[in-house]
Amino acid sequence: MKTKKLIENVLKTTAKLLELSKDFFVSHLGDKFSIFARFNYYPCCLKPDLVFGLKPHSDRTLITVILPDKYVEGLQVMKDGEWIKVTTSPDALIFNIGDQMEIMSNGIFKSPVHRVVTFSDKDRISIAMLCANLPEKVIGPADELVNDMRPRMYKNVKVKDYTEVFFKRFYQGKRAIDWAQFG
Ligand SMILES: O=C(O)CCC(=O)C(=O)O
Ligand SMILES: [Fe+2]
Repeated sequence: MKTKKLIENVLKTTAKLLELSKDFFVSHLGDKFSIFARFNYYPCCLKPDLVFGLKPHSDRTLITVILPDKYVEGLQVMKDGEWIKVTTSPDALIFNIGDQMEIMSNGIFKSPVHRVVTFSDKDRISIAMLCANLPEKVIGPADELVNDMRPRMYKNVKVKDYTEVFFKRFYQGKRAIDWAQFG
């Protein structure tokens, strides 16, 4: 329940940043939006230069909340062609923008590619809470964010279809967001 409230508050702030009504994302999600908790365990690995904990991907979610390991870093984000370490501080949560947010914000917010690396001498745990629109919902760029200066970047897609494409492409090491591109 606390997680739901926390996510709603962040989504309200995100909507305000985009100059949308503050309930834009929350009301689109509806009452029964899905939050999955994923418990990640990354065992130490003798060949960390060859083995990822989690291969490069973006999240298919609207937003993901990560409770990272208190002591072991390992999450990295791709920025301008380089992998940047995400530093952790005890008890801090990480909020990651997912593909659904990139689509709904018409590309103003980007869903970053990230990965988790392994270490030869330590293992790591994390919890990811994945917040997404329900499978039958249709998502697309907010009308308010489509204009002459920023033409529509993504088509309207059913979440269920996007998820299917997402997993197919994930296994091929590809992103799904290109599939949702407009035109
Ligand atoms: O373990 C982490 O810090 C990130 C996990 C992650 O990217 C995911 O579960 O999608
Ligand atoms: Fe992720």
